[in-house]
Amino acid sequence: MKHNVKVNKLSFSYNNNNILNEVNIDIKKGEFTGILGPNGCGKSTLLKNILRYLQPENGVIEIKDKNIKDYKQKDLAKTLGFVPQKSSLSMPLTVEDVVYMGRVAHMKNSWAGFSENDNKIVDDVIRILKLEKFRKRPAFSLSGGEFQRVLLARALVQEPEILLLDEPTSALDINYALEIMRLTSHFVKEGRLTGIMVLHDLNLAAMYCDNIIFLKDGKVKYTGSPTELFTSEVLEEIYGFKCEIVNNGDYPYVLPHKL
Ligand SMILES: Nc1ncnc2c1ncn2[C@@H]1O[C@H](COP(=O)(O)OP(=O)(O)OP(=O)(O)O)[C@@H](O)[C@H]1O
Repeated sequence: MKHNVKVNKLSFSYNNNNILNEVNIDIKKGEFTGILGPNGCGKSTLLKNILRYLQPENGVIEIKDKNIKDYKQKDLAKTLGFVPQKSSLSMPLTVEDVVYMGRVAHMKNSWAGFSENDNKIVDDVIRILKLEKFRKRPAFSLSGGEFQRVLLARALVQEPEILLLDEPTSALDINYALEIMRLTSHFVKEGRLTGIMVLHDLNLAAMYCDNIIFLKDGKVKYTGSPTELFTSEVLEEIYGFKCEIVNNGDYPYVLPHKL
C-alpha cells in the first residue's frame, strides 16, 4: 500500500461559503506531514473532513485505499487517532480515565471491561509520556501543556495507524512543544504511525516534518520537503512576509524580517 490518506478533489463549504476547493492530497504510510498555511485557510476543516466529522460537498477521501464513507465507525476509530487543539472536560475524570478512553474502540463489548493488554498499553504510554505522577489527578487540574500530553496519550493508546493533530503545540512552552514534536516523530520513525499535523510554527515543522502541505485560498499551493519549500519566495507568497532562510544543518531555519 502506497498511501494512507488520499484526498481527491475535495471541496467543502460552510453555508455556501467555500473553504476547500478541489483539494488533492496523498500522504504515504510512515510519513510525518505538516499542514501549514495562513489563519482561516481551512487546515482544521480539512482535518475534520479526513476524520469524517464533516461531510465533503464533493470529492473522495480514501483511508488505506478504502473510501471513508465505507468505514464502520469502530473501524475508523481504530484507524484514525486525533489530538485536538483545545479540549475541555465536563466530567470529573482522572488522567488515567481520560487515557483509557482511547482503548474503548478496541473493547470487544462494553461488558468485557479492559483487558490485560489494554492495561499494558496504557501503562506503557503513560510511562513514555512521563505522566505517571499525574495518573490519579483530576484531568481538569492539569496545566494546558500537561493536559495536551494527556490528549496525546489518549490518542496513542488507541494504537491508530494514522494520527491527526490540530495545532497541538500552540499553547505549549518550547520544551513541551519540542517534546510533542519529538514524540510524534519518534512514533512515526518507529513505524507505528503516519503523522498529520496542522501547525503554525515553521521552524518546528522544518525540524520534524518529512513533508509539508501549504494550503491557501482553498487550494493546496505546494507540497514537498521543508528544504524544498522553505524559501523566502514561497513563504512570501503564502504568508506575505519577508524572511531569510538559514541552513541549520539538516533543515532550513526561517528568520523573519522585523516589520
Ligand atoms: N462551523 C463553522 N461555520 C462557519 N464557518 C466556519 C466554521 N468553522 C470554520 N469556519 C470558517 O472557515 C474558515 C476556515 O476555518 P479553519 O478553522 O478550517 O481554518 P484554519 O486554517 O484551521 O485556521 P487557523 O489557522 O486560524 O486555526 C474560516 O474562515 C472560519 O471562520
